[in-house]
Amino acid sequence: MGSSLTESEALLKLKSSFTKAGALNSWVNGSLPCQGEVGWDGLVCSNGLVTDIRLGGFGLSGKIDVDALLELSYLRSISIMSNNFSGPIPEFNRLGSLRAIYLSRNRFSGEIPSDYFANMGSLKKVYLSSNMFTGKIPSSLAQIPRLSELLLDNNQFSGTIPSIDQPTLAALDVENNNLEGEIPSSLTKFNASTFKGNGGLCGEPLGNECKVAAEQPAGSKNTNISKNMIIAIVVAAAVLLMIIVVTIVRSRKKKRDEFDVLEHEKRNSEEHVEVRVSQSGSSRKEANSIHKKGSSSSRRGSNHGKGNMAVDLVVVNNEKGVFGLSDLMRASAEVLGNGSSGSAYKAVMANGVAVVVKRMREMNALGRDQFDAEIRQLASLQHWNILPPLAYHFRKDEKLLVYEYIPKGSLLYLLHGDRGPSHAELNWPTRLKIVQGIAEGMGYLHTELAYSSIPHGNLKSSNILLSPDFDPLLIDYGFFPLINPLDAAQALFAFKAPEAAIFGLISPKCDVYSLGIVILEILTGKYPSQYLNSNKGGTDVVEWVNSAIADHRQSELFDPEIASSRNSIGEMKKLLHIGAACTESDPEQRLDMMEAIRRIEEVQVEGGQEDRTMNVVPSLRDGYEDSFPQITFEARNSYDGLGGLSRTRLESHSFVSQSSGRPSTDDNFVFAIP
Ligand SMILES: Nc1ncnc2c1ncn2[C@@H]1O[C@H](COP(=O)(O)OP(=O)(O)OP(=O)(O)O)[C@@H](O)[C@H]1O
Repeated sequence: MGSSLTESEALLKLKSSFTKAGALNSWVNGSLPCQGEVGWDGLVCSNGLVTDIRLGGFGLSGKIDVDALLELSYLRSISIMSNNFSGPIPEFNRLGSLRAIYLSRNRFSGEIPSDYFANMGSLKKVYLSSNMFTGKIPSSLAQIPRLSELLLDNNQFSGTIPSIDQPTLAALDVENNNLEGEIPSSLTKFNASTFKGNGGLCGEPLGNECKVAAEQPAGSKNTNISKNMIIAIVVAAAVLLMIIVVTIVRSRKKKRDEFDVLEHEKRNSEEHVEVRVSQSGSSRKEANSIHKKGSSSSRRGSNHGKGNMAVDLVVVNNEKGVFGLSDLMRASAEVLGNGSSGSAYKAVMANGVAVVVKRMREMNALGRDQFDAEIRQLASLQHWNILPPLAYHFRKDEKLLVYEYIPKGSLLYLLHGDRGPSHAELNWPTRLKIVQGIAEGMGYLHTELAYSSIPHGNLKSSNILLSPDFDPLLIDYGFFPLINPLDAAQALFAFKAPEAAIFGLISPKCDVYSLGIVILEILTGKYPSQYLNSNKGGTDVVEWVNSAIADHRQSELFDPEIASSRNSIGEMKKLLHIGAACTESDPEQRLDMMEAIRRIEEVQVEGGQEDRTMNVVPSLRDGYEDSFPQITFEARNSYDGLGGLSRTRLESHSFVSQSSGRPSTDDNFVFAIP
């Protein structure tokens, strides 16, 4: 059928294929599906177009009109989890560009054709858990090049597990089916819980040996052995070849001049130094040193669009103007640091604009076009707590990302670095404001990048910059699809969540764990050992906080620099419990992002009331008997940030002693705040 429907017509057609669709009452003619706050429920949009359908738990049943879905050209994922759909698997395989299908917890049944996934080359996540699928696990799953999460548990799949050997596969669950035979060697990295509940399965993860060899007819064992030997020889040869190639490439690379600013470390950062970039594209063999002085504007505009991408910067956000590599090359540069995913340099261009250039080591997961699309998507995000990239440079073996330089630096630096004036300003209200800003930014990312299993992926205090007013700005978000899958665990902090570190299970809850670590870091003022790979140094903030909470020693945990703000202890404790709930080792028990955000938003309101209650008693001593209920009292205003006293006159508000009889100085008072 032709592509003739508008998005809203297509979605209404989809809705009409459902039999129970009461939860979709925002889907009506006359309104637009993607319109900020008032858009239709269950949709994620980008630039006014539907990218993801999220109808989990909407109580839906009936049919799913895939023809209607075909009209949504930008659709990347569909979730209909936890509904009442039944019958055979819908023909989502006609939507070849989907990245994720989430069908878990419905009543789908029957066999899935073995070639069902053959034309779904963009898929990354397949969730079919807790349905009633039967027959073999479709072998075409092995053809999805970048499959990363495959959940088939709690169905009735039978037969052997096909050899799914994509190195990208980070999460797998086939438990509670009727599978049999040997677990393919490519899947032995997963543990027993992945496979349990399948009587006939055997192999290393389950700790039971397969007896297949003994039952094989004579001769087949030899064939297997020789087959294995051939595979081993081929693999060894391939590894050897790779080592040789890598060695040659590395030694050549050393000789070539690259974005070589290392010398700057020895020099004065103010000095004007030459930054050289090797040229890619057609004349890549020769290093191209550009050090001719000239007007930076001479190249302006040349880097816009894809035309000059091979050798120049692609500006994806021109808020700071348009600039090219030549402008960076002539800039005075300074090394900022060398993180787990690359190194960062500050470059001040001739026009005075200061930027940070990040050289990303492990960002080779995508080809040029996909990389371009991903970065543009990240750059299109707009939120006051997000710092989007300005430009990128793409070469096969190196990527550069350019950001606006933020002078105040990172939260990491302010908390643990020098004790300059900005550090002194990190009082409690400022810290709470920072946490709330981080939460807002995370909420935004989890909505806008909801299709990603870890929308931020690298939240830690060095990736939180601070505006002059201490508003947090999140950076290095959304990198998960860009990073080489095998390096992701090393490069991204979200992989430190216990379930990711131990079982390779990644989900948005990994970001919640990272948020929890930042919260505990802000409250305790300690550098978390979780940031270190070596396990040496830092404080295991999760362990420390949990044991102090268990022993009712919470007050000892707070950074001495904020602990003196005694009338805010209630707020701090509240936030501490949120931090602890975000760092729960079991992801099922851990807060989810939206709940964490909601609770963070509430810290101040409830904590504030508590403060006022605590401070009202001393001033009641001055003759409350006469003036009650017209009482003047002093309350420490926890919002002014200075711990100062503010006089408030309580006139007509209700005032209740929590003990019976006359108010006394031992009482707690609860009263309404105007
Ligand atoms: N736009 C920026 N403005 C100011 N400082 C920045 C900016 N971007 C990064 N930085 C700082 O530069 C330093 C080095 O950053 P880099 O990203 O290389 O390391 P990292 O954040 O420690 O680790 P990772 O590579 O995992 O993100 C960090 O302290 C970071 O806070």
